[in-house]
Amino acid sequence: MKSQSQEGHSVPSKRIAIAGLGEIGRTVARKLAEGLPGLALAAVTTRDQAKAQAWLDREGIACPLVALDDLPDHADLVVECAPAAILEQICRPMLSAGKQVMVLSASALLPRPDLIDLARAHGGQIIVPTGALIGFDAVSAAAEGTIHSVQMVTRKPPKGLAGAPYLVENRISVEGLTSALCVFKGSARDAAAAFPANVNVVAALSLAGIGPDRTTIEIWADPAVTRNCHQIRVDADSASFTMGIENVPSENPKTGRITALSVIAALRKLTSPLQVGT
Ligand SMILES: NC(=O)C1=CN([C@@H]2O[C@H](COP(=O)(O)OP(=O)(O)OC[C@H]3O[C@@H](n4cnc5c(N)ncnc54)[C@H](OP(=O)(O)O)[C@@H]3O)[C@@H](O)[C@H]2O)C=CC1
Ligand SMILES: O=C([O-])CC(=O)C(=O)O
Repeated sequence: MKSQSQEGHSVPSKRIAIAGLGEIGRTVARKLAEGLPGLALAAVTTRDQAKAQAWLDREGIACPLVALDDLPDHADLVVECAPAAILEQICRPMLSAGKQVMVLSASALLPRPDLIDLARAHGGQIIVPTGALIGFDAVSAAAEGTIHSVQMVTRKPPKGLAGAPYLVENRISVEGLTSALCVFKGSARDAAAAFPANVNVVAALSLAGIGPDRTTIEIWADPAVTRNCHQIRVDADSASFTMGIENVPSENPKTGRITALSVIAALRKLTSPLQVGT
């Protein structure tokens, strides 16, 4: 696979595979198929092959469907946008081969620091994009100095939290709420385990800043909001700042529309002659 450099030379494209053809995967696949400079959609891996093939055919995208273990043969970078439960299966073969994985299921990364060790040992790389959050540029910069605290408050429409393991185990119902209910207060590490598909954002934030044990979060099920709302307060020796984002949910109510766009922006940066932001 080749693409054209600015001088008109033919250069090999970076081969991108997508693991998980759901809300995020489809948007990213479409964009790669339309064309992103220096990048080529090389493979897709998914659970339901027939459904994935039918979607690719409808979109007019020609791309092989491959098994998880075969990803390193097909790709230089895999965008992981699959259920958290299979993060390890996606990362291990790629990182052992010294390749890159862009991880969306950040909650599943927190209990697996060995994957970072694996990347280090083989010259691979894990990239966690800003995803559905905001301000990792400022948080990363502040982390080069001393950050005293990072606090986050998340408010989601109840259906954006329904089914989370913590709610099920503790028999907390978010159905029919008439006012906001605080369903969780604690560390990013505990939140990621309790809400693995709902607050990847705080897991990623903790990795950018002061880690999963010192980053704190409150999670509210709020029938008055229609968006996934995240407020962050950072206090550091270089700056104090507060940031907020109100994400329009996608067809998957747990996932904000901006998440796939963040992945596309992060992919574009990989080969761009101009990079803006930390
Ligand atoms: N970091 C961040 O800011 C954010 C992270 N996320 C996380 O990103 C991930 C993807 O989110 P989203 O796209 O909304 O999720 P979706 O549920 O829409 O899509 C997930 C896809 O993974 C596929 N899948 C299931 N099992 C496997 C398997 N064994 N191998 C390969 N693919 C499989 C499913 O395919 P099938 O249809 O065949 O079952 C499904 O299409 C989730 O973990 C989510 O929590 C989401 C939002 C923000
Ligand atoms: O972090 C997540 O998993 C999703 C999220 O909060 C959002 O899309 O706003």
